[in-house]
Amino acid sequence: MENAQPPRFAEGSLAHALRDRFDRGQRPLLVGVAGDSGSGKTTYTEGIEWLLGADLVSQISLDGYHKEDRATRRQSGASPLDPNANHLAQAAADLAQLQQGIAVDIPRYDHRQGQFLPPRRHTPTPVILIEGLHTLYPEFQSLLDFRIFVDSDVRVKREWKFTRDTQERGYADTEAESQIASRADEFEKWLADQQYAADVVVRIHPSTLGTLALDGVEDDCNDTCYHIEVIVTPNQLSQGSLYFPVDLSTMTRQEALPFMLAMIPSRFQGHGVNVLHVDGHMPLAALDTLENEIRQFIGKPAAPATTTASQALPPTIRFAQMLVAWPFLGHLATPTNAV
Ligand SMILES: Nc1ncnc2c1ncn2[C@@H]1O[C@H](COP(=O)(O)OP(=O)(O)O)[C@@H](O)[C@H]1O
Ligand SMILES: O=C(COP(=O)(O)O)[C@H](O)[C@H](O)COP(=O)(O)O
Repeated sequence: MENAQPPRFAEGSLAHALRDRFDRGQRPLLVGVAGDSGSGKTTYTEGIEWLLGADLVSQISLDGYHKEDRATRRQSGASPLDPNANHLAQAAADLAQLQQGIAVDIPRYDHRQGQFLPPRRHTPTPVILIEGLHTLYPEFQSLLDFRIFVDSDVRVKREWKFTRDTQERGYADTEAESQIASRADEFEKWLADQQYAADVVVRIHPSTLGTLALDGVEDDCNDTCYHIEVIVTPNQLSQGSLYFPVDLSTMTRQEALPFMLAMIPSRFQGHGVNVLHVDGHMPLAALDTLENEIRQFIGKPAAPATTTASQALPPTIRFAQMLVAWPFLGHLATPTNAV
């Protein structure tokens, strides 16, 4: 039987550089994604994984480090948002092993049943994404190469968490409601400050395009669109170009859909940042082009024309995934950084 060959990437591409440095014995790169429950951490982590591919990226959820399962929590009243309700020191020790390239048994939590699963051996990959409520806590800082904080508006989180927890996690409506209510203060107390340790902060609000309409709104977009802000610290380095083509001729057609893209240099925590704002319906053709541009930048073949798992997602989610992945990919590709 032939030995399976590792996939080949275009010489000089980002994917090639990531694979090559890892195969030469360099340590994996660790990326932390933190934020509240239902804010979109898993969705954006999966976006990076989809773009780079499973041969370069693997994922870990810190939910396996909760001290109690759902039934025990119902008795104790403990909240998973409380750092003391989690084995964070054990998580940091496990990540330190992975960072040294050593395989580790990672504890797991099954949200469908609300119970722990047997640990699974995690073999390091060139990039490891770590997603969780406390991923940007001080115990993880020195281990992380890049940090993302997802900060969704309370109205957005409420809608996403309620739908997911009742449809996929078996929560009754009343319990889902009371959990969301009791967690609002806990988020401010235990999770929100992690954004100040992040390289990129992603904020998601309900669409604000309705406020720009003249007398009366044709399509206020509120149910299907989001206003996404991506806050990044600007750098001086050239990363090549990335095109987002918009067909201006569609703007004068009767069936034109609301859409806005803006870049606003701003101040955040006392330093200069660039804030990218996106709102409205993403033109599908532009989305496909952007995705293929990013894949070309990485050194991966264009996405197949047939419907893939990612392409089956609603356009707003696909676009948000790319907006979150892009600053990280750009960071990797800058000469002063790890690759
Ligand atoms: N940009 C988005 N647009 C629409 N729905 C989204 C978006 N991001 C996340 N969601 C939805 O919100 C729910 C919660 O997202 P998830 O990634 O599971 O959050 P977390 O991992 O932070 O708990 C999911 O059902 C997901 O489909
Ligand atoms: O706060 C979270 C984090 O998960 P996520 O960020 O994916 O929402 C969950 O409530 C706990 O992990 C417990 O899970 P469950 O509520 O399923 O018992």
